[in-house]
Amino acid sequence: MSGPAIGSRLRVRAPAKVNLTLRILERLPSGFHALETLFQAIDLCDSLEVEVRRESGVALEVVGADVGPADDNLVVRAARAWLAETSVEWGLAVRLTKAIPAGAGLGGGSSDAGAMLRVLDHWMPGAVAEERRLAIGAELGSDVPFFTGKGGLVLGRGRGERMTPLPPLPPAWLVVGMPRVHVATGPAYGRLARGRAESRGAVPPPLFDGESAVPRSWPEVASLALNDFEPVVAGAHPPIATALAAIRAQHPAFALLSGSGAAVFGLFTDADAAERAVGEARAACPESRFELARTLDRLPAVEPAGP
Ligand SMILES: C[C@@](CO)(OP(=O)(O)O)[C@H](O)COP(=O)(O)OP(=O)(O)OC[C@H]1O[C@@H](n2ccc(N)nc2=O)[C@H](O)[C@@H]1O
Ligand SMILES: Nc1ncnc2c1ncn2[C@@H]1O[C@H](COP(=O)(O)OP(=O)(O)O)[C@@H](O)[C@H]1O
Repeated sequence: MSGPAIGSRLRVRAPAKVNLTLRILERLPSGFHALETLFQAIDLCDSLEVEVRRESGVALEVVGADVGPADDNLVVRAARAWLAETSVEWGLAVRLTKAIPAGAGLGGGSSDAGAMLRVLDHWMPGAVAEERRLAIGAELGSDVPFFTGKGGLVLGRGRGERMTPLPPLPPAWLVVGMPRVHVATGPAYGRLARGRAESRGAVPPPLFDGESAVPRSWPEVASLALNDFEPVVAGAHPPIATALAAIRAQHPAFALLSGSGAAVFGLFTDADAAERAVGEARAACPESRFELARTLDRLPAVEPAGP
């Protein structure tokens, strides 16, 4: 199978996501929960530079954060899974620059894995069929299929892997708050399920019933915006509640926890208001990190890496 020349290099930015809505539905026979979520990509990005080398195997250098051993890194696992499906004999050297905090509900690791799969497909289009790439992604994590696609706004169902790409909404700005606490995803699902069992609360219905119900404007999103994790996660971690309150005090269109946290965000339809809000949130809540971000209509394209 022919492929790129030894020494070929590509670069891609791997964006974070926020969940504009996140509804946790019933527990599936697999033990995982079905969910319904609106993923939105934002321009807070890691970046990946990948070089084809003669020696087989995947070498990884991580800059900017310690995200654990290379063998466990989602980039390496994604690359190995793709290589295992092909008969290519070359290897890869990857430089990953982290800006998205790990394990924050912003999907950074999942995005890095999706970016890796997009780079490999750019070099050898279709060498691993799209369906199989999505399956590799889903095995690595529920958010990875979103990051192997194209769209910036996607409705995810199932574990997140059944995706409906949606037309982009008008540009918007986000104040993203990153409290310095770690929320483990498994226990967060457990706490939510126990809370529902104790209150004998019914599993809530999905928010979107068919595509006609999908929001076409930010006020429509604001009227639906919710995250089922927010009460249990913000309740258990006061720094998250404090960061959310600091953002809400700036009157965003809406503000939410992202994923299972700890990151939170407020969405603004006005750039100046968002810029003022990020300054105010930093002043009011110096113990958390706050960054300004923008919505992305599409995932960033794979491009040649410079010399
Ligand atoms: C909450 C979400 C929403 O987008 O995002 P993040 O907070 O990670 O960004 C995802 O569902 C995160 O899915 P994923 O990244 O696959 O979760 P993992 O850490 O692999 O799962 C840890 C544990 O959480 C539980 N789990 C996870 C996903 C799911 N749909 N149902 C579950 O019950 C399972 O017990 C699993 O063993
Ligand atoms: N490339 C990577 N970047 C960040 N974390 C990674 C990466 N590869 C593996 N991990 C592991 O995956 C976990 C979840 O990462 P991430 O996708 O950033 O968070 P979340 O699922 O909360 O959005 C991290 O705690 C880390 O141990």
